[in-house]
Amino acid sequence: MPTPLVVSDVAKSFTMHLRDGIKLPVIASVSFSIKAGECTVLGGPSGAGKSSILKMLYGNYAVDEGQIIVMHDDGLIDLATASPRTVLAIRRQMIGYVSQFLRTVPRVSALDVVAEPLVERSEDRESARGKARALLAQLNLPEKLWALPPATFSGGEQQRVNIARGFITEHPILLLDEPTASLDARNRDVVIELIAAKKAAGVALLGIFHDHDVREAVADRIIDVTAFAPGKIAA
Ligand SMILES: Nc1ncnc2c1ncn2[C@@H]1O[C@H](COP(=O)(O)OP(=O)(O)OP(=O)(O)O)[C@@H](O)[C@H]1O
Repeated sequence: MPTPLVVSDVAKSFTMHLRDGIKLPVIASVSFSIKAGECTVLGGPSGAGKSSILKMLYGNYAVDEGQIIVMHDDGLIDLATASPRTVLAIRRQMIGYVSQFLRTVPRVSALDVVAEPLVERSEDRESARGKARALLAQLNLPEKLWALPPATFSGGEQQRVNIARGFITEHPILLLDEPTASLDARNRDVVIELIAAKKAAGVALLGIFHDHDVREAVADRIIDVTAFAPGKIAA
């Protein structure tokens, strides 16, 4: 599966319904593919549309035009027009997503927040917790926090729980939205190691990294999103 995801001529604008329906075009003619075993990075200044692209690829934002072709169940599916049920199946099997912030669930321990994606995929709970412990230890989350719900954790602690939760599965495609934004240098290095391990396992990664050193360490290719500014003729 060398190219599990191809984006073709995608455009996105936002309609501001509370502002007389003003239409805000964000990106147009977005075309690229990502490859197994590589980390592709979306680059460009703030507001260029990087997060919007990731959110369309995960099915969180609707797509105005174009196709997002994903390998799924030995066939090809256009995520841009797929039914919500198919989008959920693709998320379960094909596409993982690490957002910038953890959505905390009351009363669920950090360990179970991390183990949950595996348990949902029918993995035995104890085996899932074993993998969760290994990841939380690798990410230097103090063991005394593992049994606590992450709601009261610091920003960096919550981000590490979120990273562990995103990296615990074996999705062939992994989307990363600034996974290192709140981390110190030591834990940024751990994330660089985790990304290298995913690449070695043949995962196709697509990420946004504002930290220059992290970007340099992980990127096989940088796509400049300003090339997709609306009104710009794609090269
Ligand atoms: N849900 C939304 N509703 C309205 N406008 C939006 C929405 N999401 C994004 N935008 C607008 O789309 C443009 C691109 O935003 P996006 O978050 O994709 O940029 P970005 O390149 O990821 O920026 P940053 O690096 O600052 O995170 C911005 O002008 C933003 O205001």
